[in-house]
Amino acid sequence: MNITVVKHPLVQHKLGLLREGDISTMKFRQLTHELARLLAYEATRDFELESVTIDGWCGPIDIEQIKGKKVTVVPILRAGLGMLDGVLDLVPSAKISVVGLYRNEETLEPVPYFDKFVDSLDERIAIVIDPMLATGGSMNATIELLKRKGCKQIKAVVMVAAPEGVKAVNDAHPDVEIVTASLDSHLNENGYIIPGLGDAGDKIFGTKHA
Ligand SMILES: O=P(O)(O)OC[C@H]1O[C@H](OP(=O)(O)OP(=O)(O)O)[C@H](O)[C@@H]1O
Ligand SMILES: O=c1cc[nH]c(=O)[nH]1
Ligand SMILES: [Mg+2]
Repeated sequence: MNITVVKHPLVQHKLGLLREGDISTMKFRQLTHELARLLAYEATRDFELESVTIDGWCGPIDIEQIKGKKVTVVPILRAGLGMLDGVLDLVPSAKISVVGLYRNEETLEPVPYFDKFVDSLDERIAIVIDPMLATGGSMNATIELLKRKGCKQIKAVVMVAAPEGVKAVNDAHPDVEIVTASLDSHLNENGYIIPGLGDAGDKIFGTKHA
């Protein structure tokens, strides 16, 4: 399976706090931001470095720099927006592509309603962000859009993944690494991740009802 579950204590601690049943919008949003930053740190661990010589304070010095890597961060609307600033904290020069999808509540199929991609996708690594990987339908639809536009290097960064979604993404796109804070137990009959976080979009945007 092409998945990395980040076991760092800070990641696990923040994920645990996110699972609180009656968490406030403010706290959920803040923790999502912090967790996204930590997951982005892990997702960028294999970026290649190259040695360059710069003028240091005491003369020329060889330093390491990330090798010509262009990045596009791809939030899946809405909930992915909650992770965007955390990822940009670490990759501030990244360009942003946006994919709008919602999941039909009956069929669980992704319904596309918006997309806007940056140019030169064939030269970029795409970091797709969405708090929840449930059936995998939304992530696979996004990966397919990116590949159709020529993108060759894609990572999926999610806070919580269900085994069903991981299998769906791994089967369709074995080249795409999934980076997550947790591989949870299963999906319930409504396609929600158990134990999961509930509806992440509603919790980030404050649209949750009871
Ligand atoms: O793996 P899947 O089965 O496709 O489910 C996961 C998707 O569902 C949620 O979005 P939702 O449809 O609730 O939209 P929202 O972000 O606008 O709330 C979530 O943020 C993912 O995008
Ligand atoms: O558990 C889930 C599944 C889909 N979307 C969510 O926000 N949560
Ligand atoms: Mg939602």
